[in-house]
Amino acid sequence: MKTPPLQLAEAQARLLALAPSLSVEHRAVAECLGHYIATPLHARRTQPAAPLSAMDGHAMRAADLPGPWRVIGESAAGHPFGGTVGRGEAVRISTGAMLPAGADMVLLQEDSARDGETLTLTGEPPAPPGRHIRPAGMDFTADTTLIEAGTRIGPAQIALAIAAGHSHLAVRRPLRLTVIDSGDELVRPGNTTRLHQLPASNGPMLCAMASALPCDISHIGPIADRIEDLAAALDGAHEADVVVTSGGASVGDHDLVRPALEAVGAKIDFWRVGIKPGKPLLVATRGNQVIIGLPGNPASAFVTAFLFLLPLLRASLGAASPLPRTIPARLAGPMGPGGSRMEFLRAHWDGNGVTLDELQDSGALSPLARANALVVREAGSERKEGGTDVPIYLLENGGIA
Ligand SMILES: Nc1nc2c(c(=O)[nH]1)N[C@H]1C(S)=C(S)[C@@H](COP(=O)(O)OP(=O)(O)OC[C@H]3O[C@@H](n4cnc5c(N)ncnc54)[C@H](O)[C@@H]3O)O[C@H]1N2
Ligand code: MOO
Repeated sequence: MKTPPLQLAEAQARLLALAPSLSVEHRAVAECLGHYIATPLHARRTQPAAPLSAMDGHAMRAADLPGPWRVIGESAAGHPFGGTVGRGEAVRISTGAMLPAGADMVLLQEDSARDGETLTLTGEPPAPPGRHIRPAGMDFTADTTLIEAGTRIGPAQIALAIAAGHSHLAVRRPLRLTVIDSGDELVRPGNTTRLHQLPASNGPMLCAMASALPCDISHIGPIADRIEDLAAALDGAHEADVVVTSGGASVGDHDLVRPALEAVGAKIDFWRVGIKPGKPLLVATRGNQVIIGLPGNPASAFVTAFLFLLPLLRASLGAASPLPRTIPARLAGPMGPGGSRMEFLRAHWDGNGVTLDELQDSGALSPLARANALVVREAGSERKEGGTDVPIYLLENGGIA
């Protein structure tokens, strides 16, 4: 199968079109952190339900300025004043308390003096008079759409959904993700390594990248470079929605992912993308299951997980915008010309400029751990001087989705 590599956008579109669709379930709001809401969220109530005071002071009629007033009662948060404020009357009011009927102004405590039941103006009245009043529906009104379908649920969305009167939200069921490490040179993390060996670090890295998404993750391996062993691992993962392997995706005699996929009846959708690192990326399907074969080099595995695996997981989980987005950033120094593939250079952005790491070998992990950004260098692009804007992907939280 020697077709030319796909371009990034085409490969991403092909992969996302395969995203397994997961059933929708209803989950307690507080347990929805990191999920994507499956249906638009409508407000079940109006907030504030009634006009509230935004400050501590006294409520009265603006028409009665400049006072004085006679204080006839109190409105505290959770304890509204039962009566109506009439001419020359005021009600003591606290922040968050309901504005009493008849009142249309809150005079700050600092701008008044109280002597028994008598209140006098000592400072400036509010301008306009309703300045310290939060009108009913200021935040939202019943039946309006508050959150669009496909939005990620974060702390603010949890608070908003609860404030809007919801106890449960419609979200996709957790995605079953199986991560497989394979290679004869790999040993379990923490075990002794001989000269020809190294610890299997890709699997734990990939699990960590997916950890903030609602996924049930199982990690298999490291397993040996044998078609039967890899096929057995793939068979064992038949219930997963998405399976991800790393290594063995290239053209060497021991690159067994493709034959193993064929052995378990998976259908290869595409292989190879014109990106660096990450060219040997492979995508296959088995029924509704999507299998992604990432290249083994650690930086290649990271970059392809960032550009392909995480978007696939987000799309399956119902994200409206599953792909990462670039932002422009100023190069701190010059950047050489682009090569034959689109590149994703490990870099550090300090909030002002972006500096490329000197070590860009896809086998190196230390630059990845130093990086908080990937600089995009287009294939065939010209050398760029320091001060030029380039597109970067920010690796927020180290690349966790
Ligand atoms: N003749 C060619 N050789 C290579 C090509 C090519 O087009 N022609 N492509 C190169 C590119 S680009 C990449 S990327 C690598 C990727 O190859 P594989 O996906 O087959 O990966 P492996 O060869 O199995 O491993 C590469 C490297 O990564 C280490 N590795 C693998 N798995 C893990 C793991 N779970 N944890 C940590 N490290 C891992 C492995 O030990 C190797 O050092 O192929 C080029 N070759
Ligand atoms: O494209 Mo590979 O991923 O150079 O290392």
